[in-house]
Amino acid sequence: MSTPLRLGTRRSLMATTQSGIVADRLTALTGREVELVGVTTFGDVSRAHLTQLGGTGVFVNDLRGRLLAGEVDFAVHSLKDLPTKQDERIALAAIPERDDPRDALVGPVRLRDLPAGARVGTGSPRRVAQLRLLRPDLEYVPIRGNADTRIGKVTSGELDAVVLAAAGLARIRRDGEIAQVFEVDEMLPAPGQGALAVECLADRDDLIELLSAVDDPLTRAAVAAERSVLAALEAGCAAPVGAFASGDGHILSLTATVVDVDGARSVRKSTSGPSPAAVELGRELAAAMIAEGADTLMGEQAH
Ligand SMILES: NCc1[nH]cc(CCC(=O)O)c1CC(=O)O
Repeated sequence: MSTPLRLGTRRSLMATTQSGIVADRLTALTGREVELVGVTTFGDVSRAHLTQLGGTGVFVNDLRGRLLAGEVDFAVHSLKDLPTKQDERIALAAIPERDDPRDALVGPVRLRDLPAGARVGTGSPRRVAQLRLLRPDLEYVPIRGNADTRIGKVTSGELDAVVLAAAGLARIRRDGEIAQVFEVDEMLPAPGQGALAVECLADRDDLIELLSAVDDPLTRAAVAAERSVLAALEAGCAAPVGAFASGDGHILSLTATVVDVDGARSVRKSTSGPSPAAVELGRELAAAMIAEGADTLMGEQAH
């Protein structure tokens, strides 16, 4: 009998749900028991100052600290919240099969049926920029807080609609309130959206081997290409960069966009190539986008 593995998780519903899903899948595939260890991160107690603290990276860093301190054996993050530069002491041991990568509108009607001047909430420059291309006549309101808080602003009438990730809405069981799921060609998701990252210490070879049971190579290749675009553009998670890749294990198709926040100008390019070259594919696409002025579009937003 081996001791249960300790999975460090934030206490929010979204975090405990995604941690629970990975824990159950790991146990089913390997027979190894997993125990969830609830962690209150600095980002959870100082939510009001999250932007000053560097956005969602603060949650990731706090859980990584628990790994380094030996308090937990592994952690599960929303992959899109990971910084593009990996901490060398930490291994990305598995990337499970991705959930729905798309963005979704929560509100009474679809985007095209909202009346002119309707107020749509989103804190993401990427979403605002792409929404402006679709509906320049609406008002986009920056909002913060967890998904429940954001949806609450629609229920209370403060906003007409909000845009959130479909995968996150499903994890907190609020997907019943979705009026529209955007197709990726009208609204490119954030790199890695809908995917999870399973991390442990880089020197724990046996654990990395065990965790690889929940790895999905197709998702790993797709996400590697998407994140490579972001890294090559030297953009952070708040940048107006969308990227989506999918493939069959042999050929990967990748589309990426950079939109200026006014929604007035954008650069968008697609490519495809062999899956094992996912990182190069993303880097080359980013270089082609920069040649068309993508870096000037990002301006001050990029960092
Ligand atoms: N930045 C916050 C965040 N990180 C992951 C998700 C949703 C789940 C996912 O994309 O995997 C969300 C909320 C959102 O963007 O609506």
